[in-house]
Amino acid sequence: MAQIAQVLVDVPTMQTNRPYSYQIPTAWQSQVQPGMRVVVPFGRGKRRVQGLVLTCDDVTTFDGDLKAIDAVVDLAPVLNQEGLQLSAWLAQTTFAFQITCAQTMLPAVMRAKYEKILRPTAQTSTAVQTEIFQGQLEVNYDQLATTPQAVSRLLRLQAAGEVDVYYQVKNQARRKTVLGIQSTLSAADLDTELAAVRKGAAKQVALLKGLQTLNGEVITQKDFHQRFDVSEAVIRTGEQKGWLTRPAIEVYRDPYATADIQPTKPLHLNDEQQVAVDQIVAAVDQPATTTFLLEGVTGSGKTEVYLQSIAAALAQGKTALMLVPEISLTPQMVKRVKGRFGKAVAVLHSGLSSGEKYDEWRRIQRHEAQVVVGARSAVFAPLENIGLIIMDEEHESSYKQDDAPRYHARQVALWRSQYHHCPVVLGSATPSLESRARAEKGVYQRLVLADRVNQRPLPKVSIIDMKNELQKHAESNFSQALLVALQDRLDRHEQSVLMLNRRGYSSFVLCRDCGFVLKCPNCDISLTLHMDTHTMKCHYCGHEEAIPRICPNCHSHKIRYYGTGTEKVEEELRDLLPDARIIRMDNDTTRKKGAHAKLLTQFGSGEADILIGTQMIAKGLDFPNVTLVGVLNADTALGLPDFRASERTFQLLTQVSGRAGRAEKTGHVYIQTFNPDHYAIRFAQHHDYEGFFKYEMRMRHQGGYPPYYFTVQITASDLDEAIAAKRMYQLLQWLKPRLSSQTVILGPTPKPIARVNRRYYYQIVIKYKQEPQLTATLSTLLQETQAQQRQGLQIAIDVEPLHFM
Ligand SMILES: Nc1ncnc2c1ncn2[C@@H]1O[C@H](COP(=O)(O)OP(=O)(O)OP(=O)(O)O)[C@@H](O)[C@H]1O
Ligand SMILES: [Zn+2]
Ligand SMILES: [Zn+2]
Repeated sequence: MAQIAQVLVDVPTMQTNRPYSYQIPTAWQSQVQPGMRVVVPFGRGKRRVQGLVLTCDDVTTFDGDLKAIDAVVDLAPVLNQEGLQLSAWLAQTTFAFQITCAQTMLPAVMRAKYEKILRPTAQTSTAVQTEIFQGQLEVNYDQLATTPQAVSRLLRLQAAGEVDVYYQVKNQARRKTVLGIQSTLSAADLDTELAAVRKGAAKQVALLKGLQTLNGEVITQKDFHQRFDVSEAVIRTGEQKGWLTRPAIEVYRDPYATADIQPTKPLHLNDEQQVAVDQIVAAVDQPATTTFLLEGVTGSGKTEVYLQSIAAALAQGKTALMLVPEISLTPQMVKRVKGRFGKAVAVLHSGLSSGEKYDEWRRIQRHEAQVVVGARSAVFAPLENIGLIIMDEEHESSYKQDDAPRYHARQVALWRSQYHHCPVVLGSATPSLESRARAEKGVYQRLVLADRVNQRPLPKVSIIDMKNELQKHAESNFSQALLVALQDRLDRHEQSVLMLNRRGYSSFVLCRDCGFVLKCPNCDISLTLHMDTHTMKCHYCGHEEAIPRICPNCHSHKIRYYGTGTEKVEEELRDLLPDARIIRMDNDTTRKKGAHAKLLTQFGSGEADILIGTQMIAKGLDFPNVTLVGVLNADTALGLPDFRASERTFQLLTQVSGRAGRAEKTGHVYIQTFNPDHYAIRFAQHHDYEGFFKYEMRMRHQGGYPPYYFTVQITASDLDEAIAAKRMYQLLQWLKPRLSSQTVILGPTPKPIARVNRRYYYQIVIKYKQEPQLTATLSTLLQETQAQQRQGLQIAIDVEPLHFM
C-alpha cells in the first residue's frame, strides 16, 4: 500500500491552479495530513516549491514516475478542513488561484521564501572552486548574480557542469524563545546540596531555595531572577554544577503586553440595547444562522451590545470573532474588548509586526484565545467552534480587498456562519444600501438603536454655504461661523475635530460660484479630469469632452479643480487661532508604527484642543470632551465618478458628526459645502438614515445600479494600450452571446487612472439581475485568456467591485 498526497503548489498561474499528485515517503505516512505545508519538487531541474496538502489517499498502484514529497514543513496542519473548504470556495467565487487564497488566510510569515543555491560538482575545477565557492560548500546565487555578465558566466558554468543549481524553500516563521530555568535535582537531592553548600555562599543558597520553590515547574530566567533575586552569573554556576538546565522556552510577542488595560464589567443595558442583546443571544443559544443588521445611531452603545453578545457565546463554550475596519481598530476599541475578556482576546491588524501576528494567530489556533478582534483578514482567524461573528461598521469599503483574492469580508463571514451554524451581527449607524435592502426583504433581521445612550441628543448640524463665504473672504478654508465656534470651544476648554475630506481630491472640477459639477450626459455621474489628455471623461460609458473654461450653469470663470491639503489647513489655522494646540492626523503623520495610536491618546488625554485629520478620524472615536465637529469640504466625495458617491458622503458626514457631544456636553457640527441642497448633505444634517435609504434606493432604481443589479468588473491591462483596448473589445464580443438579453454591459472604457506602473487599464462592467451561468462563463474566460496572460496581458475579475476607479 502506498500513500499519495494531492498538493497545491505555490506557483500561482492558471495552469497550476489544480492539485498535483505526490508520493508520500513511507517513513512519513502517518504524519503527512491535509492542511500541512510541504516542500515538493516542481517542474524541470531541481526546482523546489512549497505546497499545501489537500488530501492523502491510500492507493494500491500508481504511476511509477510520481515524484515524492521532499520535506514536511509543519508538525500539525495549518489549515483545518474548514480552512481548506473555504479556500476552495474563495478561489471559485473571486476568480483567484486557490493557493493565493490559502496564503491570504495564513499569516504572511508562513509564505515560503525561495533561495537559489549553487553547489560544486565532481567536475568543478580548482579555479572555479576558488573563484565561486572560496572554500564553502554552497553559495547563494543572488549574491553572485549581480550583473548581466555575472549571470551569463554562471549559466555557462552550469552548462559545463561545473556548478549545480539547487532551490531551497525557507520557512520564515520564527518562534521567539527565551532561556528558562529547570531544576535537574529531586527534592531529596536539593536538600542534600543545600546542606553541603558553604555557609557564606548566600547566593547559591538563594538559587537552591528558588529551585526548591519551583517544585519541578519551568519558568523564564527573567522571572526567576525577579522572584528570587539571583543573578545570571550565579545561575550559570548552578548550571555548571549540574543543578539546573536552561531550556529554550517559547514566549509570545504580545503587542499589548505593556498596555494599561482596566478590567470592565457589563453595563446595565437600556431598553433598546436589551432587545438587541436578547435577540442575538437567543440565536447564539439556539444556535441559528440568523444575520442581524444592527442599525444604531452614533453613540447608541453598539459596542456594549457586541460585548454582551460575545459573552453569551463564551458562556456556551464557543468562540467569537469581531471584525472592525482597520482604521477604527484604535487602542480604544482594543481596550474595550480586552477590558472585558482579558487574556482570552487575540488582536490581528496591520499595525502588528509579522512576528506578533504569527504569535497571535498561533494563540488562536492552540485554543488559547477565544475572542478575536481584527481587521479584514482576521475573518480567516483559525477559530474553531465559532458561536458568533460580529462585523462593526459593516458599510466600510475597507472590508473589500482590492487585490486578488478580491473578497469581501462580509461574504466570508456569512460563509463561516453557515459552516459553524452561528449568527452574524452586521452593525453600523449607516448600513450599506445592500445590507439595508436585504433587511427590507427579510433576508437579514433588523435591530434598531434609535437613541443615544442616556437619551443624549444627537448633535445639531449647521450647513454652511461656502459660495457665500468665498464672496466675503476670498480663499479661506474656514467659514466665519466655524471660526467663531472653534474660538468658543477654546474659551470653554472643550475639544474640536476638523475633517478634511481627501477622497476625490482635485479629480473633478467645481464652480466656486454656483457649486456646479460637470456630469456625463448619458450616466448622470461626474466626469473626471484627465490631465494627460486635457479632457473630462466618463468612467462608465466613455463619454469625453473638453475641460470647461466657464461654468456651463452660471457662466462664472471660477470653475476649477478642487482640493487642498491637511498641512495647508493646519498652517492657516495656526495663523487664525495662534493659541490653539493642534494635532494633525493624515497619511504623513501616521506613517510610523504606533503613531496613529499615540496621536489619539494625546488628544484623548487633553494634550490638544483641535484634531485635524482626513477620513481616518471620522469613525469610532469616543471622546467625551469633543463638542464641535467641523467638516471643511463635504463635496469632494460627491464629485467622484461613482454611483456610490452620495452614499459615501452621507455615511462619512453622519459618522464624523457622531463624534460630537457623546457625553454630558451637547455637540454641534458645521458642514461646509458648495452644494448645501444636495440630498446626501440634507439627510445627514437631520441624522435621517431611513430617509436617505429610501431616496437613494429610488435613485439606484432609476439608474439601474446595485442593489437592484449585481455587478462584475473585468479589467484588462497591458504595457501596450492598443492591446489592452483590443482585447477588451474581443472579450466583449465573446461575452455578449453568452449572457442573457436583460444583462447590460458597460464599456469598454479606459480606467480613470488609465496608466499605472506603465500598464494601461481597460474595463467593462457587467450589470445583471439573474445570470446563473455567470461564474462558469467567467471561469472559462479566464482559462481562455491564460495564453495571453503569459505574453504580458493581464485579466482581472472583480465581483461586486466597490470602486470603479
Ligand atoms: N447601557 C449603557 N449605559 C451607559 N453607558 C453606555 C451604555 N452603553 C454604552 N455606553 C457608553 O456610551 C458610549 C458610546 O457607545 P459606543 O461607542 O459603543 O457607541 P457606538 O454605537 O459604537 O457609536 P459609533 O457608531 O459612533 O461608534 C460609550 O462611552 C459607552 O461606554
Ligand atoms: Zn457616461
Ligand atoms: Zn457656476
